[in-house]
Amino acid sequence: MHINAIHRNSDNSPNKQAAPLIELKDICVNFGQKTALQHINMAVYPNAVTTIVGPNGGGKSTLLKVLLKLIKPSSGKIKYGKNVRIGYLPQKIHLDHSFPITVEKFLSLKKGISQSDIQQAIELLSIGHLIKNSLQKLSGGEMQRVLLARAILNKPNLLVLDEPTQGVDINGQVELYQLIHQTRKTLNCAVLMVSHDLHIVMADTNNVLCVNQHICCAGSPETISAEPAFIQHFGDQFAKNIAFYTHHHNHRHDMHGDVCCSGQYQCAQHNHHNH
Ligand SMILES: Nc1ncnc2c1ncn2[C@@H]1O[C@H](COP(=O)(O)OP(=O)(O)OP(=O)(O)O)[C@@H](O)[C@H]1O
Repeated sequence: MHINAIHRNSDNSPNKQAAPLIELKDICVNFGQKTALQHINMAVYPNAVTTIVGPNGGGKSTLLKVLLKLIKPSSGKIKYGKNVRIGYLPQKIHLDHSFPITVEKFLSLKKGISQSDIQQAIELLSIGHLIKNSLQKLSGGEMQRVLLARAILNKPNLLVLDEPTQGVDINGQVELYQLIHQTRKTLNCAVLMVSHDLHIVMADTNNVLCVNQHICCAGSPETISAEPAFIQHFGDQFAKNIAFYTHHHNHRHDMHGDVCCSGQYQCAQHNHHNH
């Protein structure tokens, strides 16, 4: 069975006026004899936060790369909406350690970006104190913030993040997701991310997409945790965790997908006793 994952904004309620930013139609990817993705149908809508989960080697990064047109699918179609601007934070970057480069220089390498855009990204990601530092000497958390700053230089309306907290310690992870949340609100953009940090991201996710070569299930965090296909693929405990993390942040999202009454990012002091 192939599941179609159509992602809506605002608390998963369909917004029929919003045209999708990107649609994938019946996408298959083979690497030689190896099948990475089969019959993927999905759409990403403005302002929606979509989290892709799935086992290692399940095709999550490949799916992002197809969507970004970095990998040509073996079959299927990709349709871009009008004026789609994408910011991408890849899973890995390769640094040349024989050519030290400062953060400031690194951010200025992107073509067609104004000084004020660079300044805004530096402020949004709170990396002003790092700009004279060598990129090669940054900590894991500092590096991810710089890469996120680079990803938003073009003021994207879709931010694509592939495991954004790679190499970041637990305190840094919460901080980084807070920055992502704040950045999304400031730019008013959609987020499509691969993440294993369910305990942090689920409360702020509109849609979960479970990928294991095909889309085995898709929907809101609350509904997905009860899906037999999800439990079969990811195990009972994983599903219970999703239910737990969403239940404990039982809030609503406004029309832009923002948390409008409470949320772990916005309100550390939030009182959970009432729900
Ligand atoms: N360029 C490539 N050439 C050959 N095989 C590839 C290539 N890229 C990915 N694969 C294979 O395709 C499958 C899916 O890989 P992918 O990186 O998309 O998985 P993933 O879900 O992102 O995994 P992880 O969670 O471990 O990062 C894997 O078996 C991987 O080895």
